[in-house]
Amino acid sequence: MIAIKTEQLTYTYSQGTPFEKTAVDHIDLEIEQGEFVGVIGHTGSGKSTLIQHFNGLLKPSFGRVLINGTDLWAPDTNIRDYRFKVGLVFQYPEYQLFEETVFKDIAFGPTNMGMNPEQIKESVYQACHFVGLKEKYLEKSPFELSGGQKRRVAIAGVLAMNPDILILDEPTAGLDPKGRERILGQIKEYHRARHTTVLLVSHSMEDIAKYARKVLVINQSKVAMYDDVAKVFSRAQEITEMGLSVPQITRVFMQLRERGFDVNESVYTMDYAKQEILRLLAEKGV
Ligand SMILES: Nc1ncnc2c1ncn2[C@@H]1O[C@H](COP(=O)(O)OP(=O)(O)OP(=O)(O)O)[C@@H](O)[C@H]1O
Repeated sequence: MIAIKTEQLTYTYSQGTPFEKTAVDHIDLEIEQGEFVGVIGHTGSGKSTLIQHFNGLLKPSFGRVLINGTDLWAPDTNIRDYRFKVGLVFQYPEYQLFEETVFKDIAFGPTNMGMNPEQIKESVYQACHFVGLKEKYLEKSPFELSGGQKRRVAIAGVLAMNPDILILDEPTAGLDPKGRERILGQIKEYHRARHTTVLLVSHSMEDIAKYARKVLVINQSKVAMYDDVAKVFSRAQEITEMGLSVPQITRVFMQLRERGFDVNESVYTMDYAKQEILRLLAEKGV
């Protein structure tokens, strides 16, 4: 099933003024249900503008957005439903925490959805479990927590709505390496357990390589590539020309190939690299 489909999707800011800017330009895209997609692109390429169409925060200037086959802006579509079905985690989402307890903050979405108190409680506890937040924090003020914990509360608030599609815009920005790995690991676990479609916008090619199965490359308001991680990173030259990079380990393996070593050119994670090196050593009888 196709979870997200766009047809000629176009969005122009400040249309008809001297500041007019087309940030999404006639994009046709199909993302399968249950896919884990890394979204990459140069600053200002249009990633945030694109993803804000998927839960109806932005209305296309032209073209259509279909979620699970439903045109979001058709006259009989209730757009509000899609604000819950498609969970959007913004950059620095902890700035949007405002309730007096962590519990109330996470419960905000489920309450608005009209869940009953029992369902709300269950959703909040489940969401806490997924983001690795201990229950003892639920009665604290979100403002007493560390930066990493606040981020988890904010993400839990979106997971508690049990979205079909989860979209995260740089969810680990500003966190230390351990905090980054924890949050991304938990998102991966959520994806595995729920088969939710996940879109992860990131400037870290290492993170994309480690967690995503497909990569969507946005360049100058258009889709430049949408393919499996290995295929995208094997087009290193094109990626570099767009002002992006490939994972460091991919660059190392490309250099090995240039120097005549018979290694796979699309190695993109450390685990894969280890396997390739062991294979090469075995071939050489080392
Ligand atoms: N509210 C706005 N009004 C006018 N122009 C905007 C607005 N928001 C974004 N833009 C412009 O639209 C283009 C795409 O911006 P967008 O934020 O979608 O890019 P991005 O790829 O998400 O960038 P980043 O990686 O920096 O978050 C940029 O040229 C940006 O300046």
